[in-house]
Amino acid sequence: MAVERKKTMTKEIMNQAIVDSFKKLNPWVMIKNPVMFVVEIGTVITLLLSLAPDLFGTTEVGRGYNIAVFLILLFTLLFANFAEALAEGRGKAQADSLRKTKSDTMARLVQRDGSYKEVSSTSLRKGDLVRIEIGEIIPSDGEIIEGLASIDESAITGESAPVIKEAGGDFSSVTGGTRVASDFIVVKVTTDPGESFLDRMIALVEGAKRQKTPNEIALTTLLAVLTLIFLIVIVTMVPMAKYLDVKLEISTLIALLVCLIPTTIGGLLSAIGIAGMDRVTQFNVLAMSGKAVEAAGDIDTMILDKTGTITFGNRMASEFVPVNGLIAKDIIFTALQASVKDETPEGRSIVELANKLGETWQADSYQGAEVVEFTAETRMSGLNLADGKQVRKGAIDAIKKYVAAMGGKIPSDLEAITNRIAKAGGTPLAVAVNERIYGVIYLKDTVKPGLKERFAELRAMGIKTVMCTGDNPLTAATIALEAGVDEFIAEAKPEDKIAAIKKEQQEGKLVAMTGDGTNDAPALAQADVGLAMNSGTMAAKEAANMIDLDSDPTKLLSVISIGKQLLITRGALTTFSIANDIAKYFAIIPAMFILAMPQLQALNIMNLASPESAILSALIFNAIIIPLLIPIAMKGVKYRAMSADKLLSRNILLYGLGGVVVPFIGIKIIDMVLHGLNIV
Ligand SMILES: Nc1ncnc2c1ncn2[C@@H]1O[C@H](COP(=O)(O)OP(=O)(O)OP(=O)(O)O)[C@@H](O)[C@H]1O
Ligand SMILES: [K+]
Ligand SMILES: [Mg+2]
Repeated sequence: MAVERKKTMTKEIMNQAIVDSFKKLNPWVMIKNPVMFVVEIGTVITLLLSLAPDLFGTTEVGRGYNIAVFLILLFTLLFANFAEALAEGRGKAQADSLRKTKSDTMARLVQRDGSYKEVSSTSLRKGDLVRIEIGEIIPSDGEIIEGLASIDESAITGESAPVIKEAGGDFSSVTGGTRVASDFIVVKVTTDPGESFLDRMIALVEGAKRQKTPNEIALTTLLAVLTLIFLIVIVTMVPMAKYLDVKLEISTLIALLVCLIPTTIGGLLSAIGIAGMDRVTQFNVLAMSGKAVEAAGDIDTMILDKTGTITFGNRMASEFVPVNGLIAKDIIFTALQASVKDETPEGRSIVELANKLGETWQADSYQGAEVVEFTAETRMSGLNLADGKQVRKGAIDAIKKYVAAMGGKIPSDLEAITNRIAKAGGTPLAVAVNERIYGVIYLKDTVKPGLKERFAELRAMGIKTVMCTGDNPLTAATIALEAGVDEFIAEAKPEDKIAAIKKEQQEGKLVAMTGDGTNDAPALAQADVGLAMNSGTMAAKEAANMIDLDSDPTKLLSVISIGKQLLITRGALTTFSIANDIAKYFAIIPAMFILAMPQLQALNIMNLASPESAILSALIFNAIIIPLLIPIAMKGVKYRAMSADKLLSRNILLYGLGGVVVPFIGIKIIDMVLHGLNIV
């Protein structure tokens, strides 16, 4: 991961946040947060009262008191704005450094006649072909259509080891802003200017398009309703006080209102959400929305693609096995015929191995042949030769059906051969010419390390893992065991992956899907949380609502924790914020009415120095609790893997009880300080 990304709060971010706290005082910005908007109106009124104390009728309080209330309210606003600005800070800094990557580069446009023309990268459009040589920056997102190169993606992923990208298959997509570290490639541009992966990434980390999540909207509404209720209560106090012949000062009423409305959570709410998204980014995961992150917190089932997700996906031919009565040469030659025109990494590795074993095939011998490209639907590929021969290779069950349809027989030892390969976790591909099966190709792949432990953690959280693969059941079973997933679905076509997700969703479960291939794209879109591997195709990355830049499917585990933590943090701070009111009643109500009703002295359990000191102390506590809680809002409350019930009761105890007790102590201390300094 990039060093830059790990950097926590720098001085620049702090300074910028202070400046932004003032900018965010703009009422048009503030109105999106109803609780703090009410505080802002109160701030303006107390400012006017500071300038002209008699503005709303005669008053008994001095100008100094009004100024004090005004200043504390102003700081309440600034503290809340600071929390939000600070949460935004790291993302903004990261966006700035990404923007530098985006600087305009020259591109070598391939023209119709095959010649090159130097153009600016900003003029590239979908469908343009560009050639990129060693050392050059890739000018736009695209698919490699020619060549194989190692690509330095550190500008985007922070990972310094270059990755191999090649035409065909699931590793053909390249991202604008990354660099070709070896060889050359020809790329077909897939995005228009302004819509590139880097553009989207900048908007994401910057939070430019941040939308409130449904959960956040619900909480904001609740807080607005609470604010309205307190507003009504305070307004009805005015005639009541008149009846009791108590003089209530406007600034005191405003102070009471601000103390009682949920300013703590109101001030920290957006910071909690932004910081949560930022934490996801620190894990090198790009989440398109906060909604997706929160959904991750509630996931029940996780569906994973095998090749390229659970395994590294560089399936390589390692052996050719002839069936009954045939010699090695037959199977090697037919496998080669079936693969010469197959541009997938699997196809190329077959050609390579056949060449290494001394088998070649002249280009002109497939004159007039028709290429049958691999699709996830047919799970076969091959050639229809000019002489009528149909050469195919593919998944065992697909080839079996294919030859059976032509009236062919299944060799008696096919099963034993495929079982041996599958039991070793390899992918067997059968090779056939017309109705005759010649043998099996052994494709080898490697399971990514460390998966078992992390899937065990998911299991402990009650999350079921299901591997969904186009491969045969035996290979699937072996890899499933090795990776430690709970269940697997084999011989799955793209629509089977969607069906598996829909089935879970119909049972009321929230489903996450991880995948890398174009054939995974519909399933990634269907899932509640779709996590695409950055190594995968553009189609997968576009369909998903999260992208893991490190291409690690178990990264979902971190996102799940962050999602849960987000929801818990909001709940905890809301509880704390509302519980705070109890102490404030005890501080302010006696202070307001004590002259008219000396019996209220019984409520003055905090024994505060004077009515004015009581009100100002409560208001000061109300303001400084916001910056004091910023660390919790930013880091999130500690999340431990325990049952939801246990977690809830623990948090209610901690933040509910704490919310009642802490302000009693805090207000008393502030009162003592104010009194000790002779301020009131
Ligand atoms: N180039 C190819 N030519 C012929 N058959 C192939 C080729 N590549 C893969 N296959 C066969 O098709 C099956 C499904 O292909 P693919 O790997 O794309 O599916 P998938 O659903 O993404 O599954 P996976 O979990 O393995 O990624 C493979 O298991 C293999 O048997
Ligand atoms: K409050
Ligand atoms: Mg796949």
